Amino acid sequence: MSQGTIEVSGLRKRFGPTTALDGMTFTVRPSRVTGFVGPNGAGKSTTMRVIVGLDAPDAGTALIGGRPYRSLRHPLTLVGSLLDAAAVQPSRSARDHLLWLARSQGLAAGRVDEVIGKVGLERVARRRAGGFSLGMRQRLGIAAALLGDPPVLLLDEPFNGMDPEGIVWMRGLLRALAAQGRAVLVSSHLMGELEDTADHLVIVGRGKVIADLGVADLIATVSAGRVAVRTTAPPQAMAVLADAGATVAATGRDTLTVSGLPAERVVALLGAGAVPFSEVSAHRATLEEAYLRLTRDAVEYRAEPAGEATR
Ligand SMILES: Nc1ncnc2c1ncn2[C@@H]1O[C@H](COP(=O)(O)OP(=O)(O)OP(=O)(O)O)[C@@H](O)[C@H]1O
Repeated sequence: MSQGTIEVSGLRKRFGPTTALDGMTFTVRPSRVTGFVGPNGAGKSTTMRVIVGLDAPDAGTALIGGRPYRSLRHPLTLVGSLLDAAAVQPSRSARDHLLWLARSQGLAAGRVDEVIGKVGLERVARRRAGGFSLGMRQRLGIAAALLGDPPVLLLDEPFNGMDPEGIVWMRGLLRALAAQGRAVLVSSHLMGELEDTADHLVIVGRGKVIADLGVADLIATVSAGRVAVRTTAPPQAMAVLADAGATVAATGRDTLTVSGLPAERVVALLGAGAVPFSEVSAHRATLEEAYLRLTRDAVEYRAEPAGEATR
């Protein structure tokens, strides 16, 4: 068992009448960014809180390197977490917050300036954290998570409140942390945030896992057999291709997605029909599109057929 593996198994948790976790089971492995994705209320935060011992499950286990979090002697050197970016003493400076955290965990004070540098907070490190924007608090939260140089990172919605530059920075940081061999679990309710970032996805809904798969596999499955066309004459292109038996959808002002015909045949048909086009290529689905198709299929699969419910 690698020190940097998280194993979540059969977690159940109710809050009064609400079932937050309903048999949540998955494994987070080292050297990759695992996206933990699902709509609001799906149970992502509760799962993360259980992993770090902040909530007790009604049933099931969450182990890090084979052990429960609460049994770890120096938890911050094994697991770094960002669970609530607002949880900072507002009157303290960012640097003092990190120094206090380092001291309380027996970590070298020298790490504080290192992590401040890693998250790009050098210029504001001596300012009161209470005046920080949400994006700056997220950076401070990441700095705290990195203090103990842990092989496992749990980040709950780290993209929240980040500006576009911050999002690009966060993606690069997450990739770098995984490239160093760490297991990185990142939750998000917006799939697009994880584009070019996650290697693996654990997709959840209503307290359990809907899909657990590699991003490359997901994109390949959803993209399979589809061809993207760029043309200044979409109606003509659609007509020519549909006549040849293809299914054609307009995906933008001058772009179409074609299924049912290979790319060479699309080129030949457009050429023969004198339809102008500037690009014909294998379609590559975005993560957002792949997610929507996957969750739509999951919903259709689960839905009771019309008319059956009352019988
Ligand atoms: N302390 C609590 N008391 C009562 N209900 C709770 C508590 N914590 C979570 N819940 C409920 O449990 C369910 C799962 O919530 P959770 O926060 O884990 O979901 P999430 O996937 O993280 O969603 P979000 O993206 O909104 O944070 C929700 O219905 C939520 O209202």
